[in-house]
Amino acid sequence: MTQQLMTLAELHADAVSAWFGSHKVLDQVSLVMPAGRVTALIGPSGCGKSTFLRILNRMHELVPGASLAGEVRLDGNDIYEPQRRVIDARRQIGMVFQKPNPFPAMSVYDNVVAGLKLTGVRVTRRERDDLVEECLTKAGLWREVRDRLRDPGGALSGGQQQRLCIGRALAVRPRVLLMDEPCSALDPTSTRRIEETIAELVTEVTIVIVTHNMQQAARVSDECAFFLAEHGSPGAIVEHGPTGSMFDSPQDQRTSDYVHGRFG
Ligand SMILES: Nc1ncnc2c1ncn2[C@@H]1O[C@H](COP(=O)(O)OP(=O)(O)OP(=O)(O)O)[C@@H](O)[C@H]1O
Repeated sequence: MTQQLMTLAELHADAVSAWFGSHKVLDQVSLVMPAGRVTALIGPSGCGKSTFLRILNRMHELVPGASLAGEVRLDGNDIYEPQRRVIDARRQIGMVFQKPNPFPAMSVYDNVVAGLKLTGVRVTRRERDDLVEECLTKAGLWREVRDRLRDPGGALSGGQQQRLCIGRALAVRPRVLLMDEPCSALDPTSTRRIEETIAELVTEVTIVIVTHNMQQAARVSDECAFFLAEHGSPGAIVEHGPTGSMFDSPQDQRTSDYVHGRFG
């Protein structure tokens, strides 16, 4: 696979609403997630952050009874257009989950290239070797595992497994990486390592991260969107903007209360 020089991509959600059965959980959420930036989604439990994230790469529709309205555009192209294949959206917009989920019995090497087959990308052996090194380097894991490439993915530490999952996500060359609380199962050192990796990756992939950790949002993100579902109403964005302003001079009292730990 030749190195593709991709421009950075902007992701744009427009009036996104979501339901599980008849239960509406998101109402008219619009958000621009700028190219080459880290956007953090923050807010109390149950306000719809993960649902919104899963709508951004067409995973919400995997849940039986789930539905949605609105548009999601990647560089202007609606990922929900009927003629677009679901797999294309998921290849271009990758996801890293809360709990590291490498294939535990599969080798570190095979974990990285696992997504290629699924997305129909064919590569030579030599290209595969180069790709594994490149993606593990970008994920900040290469130096730790270059002599353990044949070990099972499940033999790595939790933090290493999460970086392996980042490497696996990068191997199909996504334009956006979605991260759903990627550090919540990790110790502080591994968390710091992932945060460094995020800072390095954002020069080539747009990142959207859900986090409950306000210090983390402040450290890693350029922009923040504060979600809230008040009094049983569906989740909506109260306020969004540059992270510095959201923390230092929020416009809405509820944002101020949340980012300063007064509720949630
Ligand atoms: N598979 C599902 N089936 C039915 N309802 C669901 C499902 N997943 C989420 N919900 C509901 O949708 C709402 C939003 O949930 P979601 O997980 O998106 O919130 P969240 O802000 O990410 O929460 P948390 O921070 O706790 O992960 C909640 O009321 C939740 O109970």
